[in-house]
Amino acid sequence: MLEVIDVHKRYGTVKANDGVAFTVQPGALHGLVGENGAGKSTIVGIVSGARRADAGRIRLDGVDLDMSGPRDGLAAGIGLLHQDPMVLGPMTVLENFLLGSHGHLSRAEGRRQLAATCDRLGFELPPDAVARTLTVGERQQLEMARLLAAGARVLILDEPTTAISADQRELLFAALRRLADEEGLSVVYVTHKLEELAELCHRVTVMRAGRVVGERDLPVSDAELVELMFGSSPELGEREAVTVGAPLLRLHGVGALDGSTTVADADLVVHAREVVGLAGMEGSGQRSLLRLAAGVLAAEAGTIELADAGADSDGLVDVTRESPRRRRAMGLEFLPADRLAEGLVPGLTVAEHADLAGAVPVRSGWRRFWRDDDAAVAVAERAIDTYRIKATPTSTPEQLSGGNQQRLLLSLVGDDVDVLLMEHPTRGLDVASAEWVWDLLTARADAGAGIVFSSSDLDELRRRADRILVCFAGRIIASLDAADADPDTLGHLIGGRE
Ligand SMILES: Nc1ncnc2c1ncn2[C@@H]1O[C@H](COP(=O)(O)OP(=O)(O)OP(=O)(O)O)[C@@H](O)[C@H]1O
Repeated sequence: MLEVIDVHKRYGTVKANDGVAFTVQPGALHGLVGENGAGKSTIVGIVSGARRADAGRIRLDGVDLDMSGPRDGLAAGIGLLHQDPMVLGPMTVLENFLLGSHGHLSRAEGRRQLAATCDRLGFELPPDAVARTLTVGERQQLEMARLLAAGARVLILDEPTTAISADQRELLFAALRRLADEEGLSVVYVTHKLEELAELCHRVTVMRAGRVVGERDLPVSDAELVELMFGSSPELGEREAVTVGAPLLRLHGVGALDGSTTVADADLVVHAREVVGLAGMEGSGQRSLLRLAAGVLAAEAGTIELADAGADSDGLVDVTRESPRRRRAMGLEFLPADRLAEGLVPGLTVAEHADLAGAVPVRSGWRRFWRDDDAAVAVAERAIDTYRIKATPTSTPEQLSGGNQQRLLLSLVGDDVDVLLMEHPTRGLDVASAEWVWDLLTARADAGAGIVFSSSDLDELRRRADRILVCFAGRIIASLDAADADPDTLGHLIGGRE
């Protein structure tokens, strides 16, 4: 049994954990939910030994644990599976697996153990494959195998299904059920997806503002959970039919090579007031299409056009060879999924981000050569207020929770943006924040912007887009009116079946 007892953790003035306490029984599939910034990652970090609590205790089977790093956590039997699996790309599956044993296993013994662990989990991992060639889902399986072989009796998963396919999710859930039911392993499952909670877990702990605000045996209605999480229920919006305006962005016959994805013959038009959703499995081309449109990836064939005041009859000009910066100046903005690696700059403050994004007015005369820190702080304060970011002007992005990083990114998008390209706009966001983001995006579309977004959430695609384009193997294989796109048809198309 895992006991979390009165855990406190402060970051400056923020009480990330403020007396957190809950118990996880052996063999339990235990959910942990709560709004963005509620303190979930902090508490699972502390439970696994990756972060140190200011006060409180973690007990496993009646014994107090004294941990000063994740290795101590795993030695005590607690394994944390990271959202981005920690796998070394150039090494093989087997070598990665052996790393966890700290030299205690021979290669032959490691090979046997890897096979046995995969068997136990229902995974198929080729031991001699180079880890770099694995999908995110397979890397996750490898890390899970390593944690279990190292003796984890409690397995903690922090939003594990964000970047894996539907089939891999089924495999993961089957493995977790088997571990819990047959081996009495305890699973702590952190998620924002209430349908996953209902599907997998027996019991749930709900956190808000650093505290546990409720515990329930499942099933529980979504309405009750949402009420617990937020103290009120956000209204869920639906996209209404719109009359679109002039074309703002057009891709015609575009082709490119993007890592292992070959994009071919891509045709895509986005009009004013239109929201276009891109569906598809990871690596099917959605990511490349957005990068091609933004100019971050160069097109090897075809043309890309953007609306421009000085253009001829159809209002579009060829930007195929234009830089991302030039396209941005023409009113196009791209927000990538990996907020910390590509969207924001770790180490720079919120105020410096505002400055970098060009949101701070430039002074006149010789003073323009100096940064105007006061003005940047004032702009940052306004953004924090408008976008309800849990941060101060001096916070850096790595100190913010996932949801607040996305708010910060959105706050940097100028008012004059005509075409907004977004990758997984609500990935990692809680229900209320996701709703809030879509209110904002819909308002932009209503005001005349065109939006293209990719998502792995079929519900999000159906509810938010006007039109859904399905990508498969680098091609756009279908274009559907979102109102007519039922989940089964969409699921089939995404899998490459007609
Ligand atoms: N390293 C850090 N430095 C400063 N503040 C931090 C740090 N890590 C977390 N925080 C703050 O602690 C609070 C709790 O964050 P935590 O990441 O635990 O929330 P969460 O529930 O996991 O959120 P999300 O669902 O958005 O991932 C947030 O206000 C966050 O800004």
